[in-house]
Amino acid sequence: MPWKLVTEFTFDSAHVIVGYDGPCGRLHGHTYRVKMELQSEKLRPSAHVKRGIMVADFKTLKWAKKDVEKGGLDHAYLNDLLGDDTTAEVIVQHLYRKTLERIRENLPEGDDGSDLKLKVTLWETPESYCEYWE
Ligand SMILES: Nc1nc2c(c(=O)[nH]1)N=C([C@H](O)[C@H](O)COP(=O)(O)OP(=O)(O)OP(=O)(O)O)CN2
Ligand SMILES: [Zn+2]
Repeated sequence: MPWKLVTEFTFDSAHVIVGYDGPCGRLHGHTYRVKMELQSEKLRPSAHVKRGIMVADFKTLKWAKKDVEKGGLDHAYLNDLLGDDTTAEVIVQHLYRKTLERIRENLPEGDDGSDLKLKVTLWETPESYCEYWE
């Protein structure tokens, strides 16, 4: 894999882990930190440039930092989007799936993106994080 695109960002959101017997079972918030790592065998065009010079546009990987009213996860109540089980494990899987969807939507015709490998890391607190890849 000759290229690895990496970007990090944060978003602030509230959640409850429904049924959790402890403080996380009460409404509270986190500044979540996200690291996106996308490996690729080749360079591609993006929505903003027609020449094949990018693994993917950084903008495609950073959608979740947008305000929830603009399609991101910032200032969201995560339970409204994901249901009762808003653990780091569930949120990071959601980030992975939605990001891959966006990457695929931006692929040129005839490109199945089979060389792309995405890994997402989500910090719920500065000390605790969860990684997800397939
Ligand atoms: N495997 C998981 N365990 C816990 C999760 C989770 O998503 N996956 N989430 C929580 C809570 O949401 C909590 O807000 C975060 O927990 P924790 O790391 O314990 O945070 P604290 O900073 O409050 O930790 P202390 O060291 O106890 O102060 C819990 N577990
Ligand atoms: Zn929490």
